Amino acid sequence: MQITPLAISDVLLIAPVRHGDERGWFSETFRQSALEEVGFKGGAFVQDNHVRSTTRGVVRGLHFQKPPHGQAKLLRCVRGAIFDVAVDIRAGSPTYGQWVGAELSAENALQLLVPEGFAHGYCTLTDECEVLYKVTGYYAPQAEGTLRFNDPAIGVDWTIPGADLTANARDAAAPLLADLVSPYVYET
Ligand SMILES: Cc1cn([C@H]2C[C@H](O)[C@@H](COP(=O)(O)OP(=O)(O)O[C@H]3O[C@@H](C)C(=O)[C@@H](O)[C@H]3O)O2)c(=O)[nH]c1=O
Repeated sequence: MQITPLAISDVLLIAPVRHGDERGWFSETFRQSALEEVGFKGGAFVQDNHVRSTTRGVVRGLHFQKPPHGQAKLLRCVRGAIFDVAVDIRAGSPTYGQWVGAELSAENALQLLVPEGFAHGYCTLTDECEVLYKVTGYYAPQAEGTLRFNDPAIGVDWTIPGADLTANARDAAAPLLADLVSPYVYET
């Protein structure tokens, strides 16, 4: 698999190899040693999630879990396409409040590795999207934090018009970056 750092270099874009033959293809979608080789120290993945969103323009995020329940997330889209985003919320980080994103689709098979210390979210670019992801911490609803997906101070370009985006009530009313007291500190 090819692993490429994004503009915020702790966020990794992963391109697994698809070995095609007359039957179809075979692909390793997760390989712990490949992540360790590029310096990933986020720990072991302990939970897998499978999410369906029915329509284009659904936004989920921006979400994170506070320590000690932080999660790194390894995401891929196995039906349709999403635009997947990570926002740096590590206090003291030179890229605090900045975001990176990538289109993940069933067709391109790309994956995004979002480390702890980032808020994460995605919007669906097609109807009938299914997303699979692994996380390094168990779900802990009492530790959930949210940030407003359309906060101008963050300025995520979701790649489709804002008028086409819909979020649930929790996400639509999430706090702004200016009101965030981040539980994460940047470590060099
Ligand atoms: C996240 C999660 C939710 N749930 C339950 C709670 C609720 O009844 C239902 C839907 O939960 P949510 O509304 O939080 O689902 P969703 O908005 O899809 O939440 C997810 O969004 C993306 C962007 C992330 O980064 C994830 O970490 C997670 O926060 O599923 C679990 O049982 N386990 C989990 O790990």
